[in-house]
Amino acid sequence: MPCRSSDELNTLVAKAKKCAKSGKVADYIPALGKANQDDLSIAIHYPDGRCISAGCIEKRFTLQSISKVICLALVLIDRGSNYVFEHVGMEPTGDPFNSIAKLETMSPSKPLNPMINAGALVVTHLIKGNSVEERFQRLLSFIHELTSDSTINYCEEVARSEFETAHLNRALCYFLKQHNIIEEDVEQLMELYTKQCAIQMNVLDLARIGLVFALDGVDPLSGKQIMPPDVARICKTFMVTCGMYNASGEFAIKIGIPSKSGVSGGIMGAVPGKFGIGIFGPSLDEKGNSIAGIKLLELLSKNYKLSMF
Ligand SMILES: NC(=O)CC[C@H](N)C(=O)O
Repeated sequence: MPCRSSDELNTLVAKAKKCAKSGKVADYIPALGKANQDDLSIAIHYPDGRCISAGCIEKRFTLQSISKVICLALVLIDRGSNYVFEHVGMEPTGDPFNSIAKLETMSPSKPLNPMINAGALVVTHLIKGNSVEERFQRLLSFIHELTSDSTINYCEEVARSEFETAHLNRALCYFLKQHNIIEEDVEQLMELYTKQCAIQMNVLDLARIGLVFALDGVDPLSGKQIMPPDVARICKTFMVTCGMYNASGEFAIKIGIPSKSGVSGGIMGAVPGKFGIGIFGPSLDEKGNSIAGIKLLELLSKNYKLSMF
């Protein structure tokens, strides 16, 4: 029986919040350094339209790496899986999300999966459209469809802050370009990628997107099939194998919920067939995952037996 009341969630948030002190907010993107380390919020969206929540649920945060799985869904819809997987692999790396190491040792040097930065840059490169603006709008309108909220946009300050400091991501792009995996101008791709990562929403919106993945691509409120079941299945599989970076194995054992995190402290969870979860807790552990967010998911998974395994 899943958690049904916001009171129960409030108790779990209070418990999980204690470990926020032992983490740190990301500051390699300078604008993210302004986040409040003690924030922790959660929303759970059920197929019948009910939503329970706890914490600062109205606060908006940028998606960062959570955008990678949404962008992957879009590109799989627009280009088909055969084409996409000619450009990016399906295997976890066991390395940090921004590592360049495997790109050099793998042959051919296509990125191992779409959840590491190198792979995500390739997927963003594949968004269809004739200009950065057109491609960004394609992604944004997909997000509007997923959330039923057409006011969602990106945070200019965070996008600019990352654009000005993303030296490592630029290095990944140049490597990919040298090896003919991407063709476009690096600055152009960086503009699109940093805008994508800076798309902002609150935990309610995020839980709603998680719900669509959980229900094999169907939005239960409109009854619309937003993505083919196969696309939702591929995305959820990546969430299990690489959604929590190089902590995905331990996360699968301890929690067992397909999830994707971002360095702003967001986590999107999709409990297959049941509900969507949105979490925001900007204090991160050493691998870049929300430390209190993971604790909260662990409590939820144990209390309500949510592991899919
Ligand atoms: N892990 C993340 O959330 C990384 C996203 C961030 N925009 C980056 O590319 O570094």
